[in-house]
Amino acid sequence: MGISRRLISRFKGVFLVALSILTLLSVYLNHQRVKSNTKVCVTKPRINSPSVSKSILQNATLLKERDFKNATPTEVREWSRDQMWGCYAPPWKKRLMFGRKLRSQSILDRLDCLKRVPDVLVVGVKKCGSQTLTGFLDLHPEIVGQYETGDRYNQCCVVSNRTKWIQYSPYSTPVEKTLVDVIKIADCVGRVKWILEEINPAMKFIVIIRDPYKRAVSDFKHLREAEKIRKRLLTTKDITVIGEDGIRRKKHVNVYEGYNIPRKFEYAVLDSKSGNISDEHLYISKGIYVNFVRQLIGTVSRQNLLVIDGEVFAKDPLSVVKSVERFLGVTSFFKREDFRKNFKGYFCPVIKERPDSGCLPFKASGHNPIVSESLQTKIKAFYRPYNRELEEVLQQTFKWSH
Ligand SMILES: Nc1ncnc2c1ncn2[C@@H]1O[C@H](COP(=O)(O)OS(=O)(=O)O)[C@@H](OP(=O)(O)O)[C@H]1O
Repeated sequence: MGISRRLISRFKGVFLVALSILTLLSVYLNHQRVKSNTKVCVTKPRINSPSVSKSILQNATLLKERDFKNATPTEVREWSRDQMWGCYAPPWKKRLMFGRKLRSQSILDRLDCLKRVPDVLVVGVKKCGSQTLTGFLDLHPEIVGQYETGDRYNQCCVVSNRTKWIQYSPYSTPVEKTLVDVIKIADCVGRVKWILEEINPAMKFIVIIRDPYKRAVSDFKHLREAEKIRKRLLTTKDITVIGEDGIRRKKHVNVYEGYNIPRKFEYAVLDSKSGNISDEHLYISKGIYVNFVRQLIGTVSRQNLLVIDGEVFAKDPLSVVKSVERFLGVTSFFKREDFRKNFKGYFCPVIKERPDSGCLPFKASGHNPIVSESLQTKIKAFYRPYNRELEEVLQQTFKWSH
């Protein structure tokens, strides 16, 4: 008794200091909690959104007019781990969709993860940004994206079997939209009718196209660099195809079929005899967008078609992903601070909750070829009538069309 009384009197001061520190800490933490709740409630929460918890909604109704003054609007974002990652496990490094792993079977069962028919096809033309856009959109908790690569390469043009389309699709939860980048479809746009009839009559289409002159330069730069780095592998590629008998076989395909890869850009776009711009070259013909867009618009209803300007996407990706969110009817997710410029001047998504977000993995970059003023003018003049036609068909204007 005597010892404990002596101890208390000896450390009385220390006890008092500790007590006051604890009191101050709890007051501070409480203050922080109130502050963060207020921040979440600044925007109008989406009542239907599964991500908005009940307590946030109750707090929101308690807020008064003055609470909105001086407040910067922020998106309501409270996603659970399951909503954020869906059927795929958080990867150990940046991936942007490559090599992702499925979560455990019990989680897949609980989330009702299944392979489902795609809801959206991204109609990309090479080097217009479709792969980049698909990678960005895949970060959205209600979207699961996939490129048409590997054994799925050219699926949209060659696979005429609904079961296989489902088999090739990524796993998704019932609330996620499945989005597939079908870069080849512009070359086989006649298939869209079949896709609507056999795969999904409500399929949405996102077309992304950019200044055709810049596209041609980028296409050439990419192929030149690629050829320099891995000469054999780049012109041909082994893919695995599943035959009608269900057996997987290796198939050798020429990914760059139809392309010539000369040393100079002018040889890639000019007719060798006349010296005129020639649409015999893929670098040129791929930029005549009106050809496939006209067919697409004749088959797909306008409300199921979104056409994106790739130049706008490169400069302001936020405005583009926002318009996609609205087009697909998914919850607003992306924010301005989610996009940062990298050393090449491109925006990369850097999202706190998605440590796998970031710039696209290094692709063959290199330098743009030197193009003389006169050749540039010639190419732009070649595309002008096609671009005007495109604007008329789409009732949409593009800064690069004139
Ligand atoms: N944020 C961001 N990051 C990287 N790249 C961007 C971005 N926004 C637009 N772009 C443009 O996208 C071009 C590559 O097109 P894709 O994504 O369709 O790639 S590919 O055609 O499948 O190779 C790419 O072409 P290059 O500039 O020649 O590399 C860019 O012009």
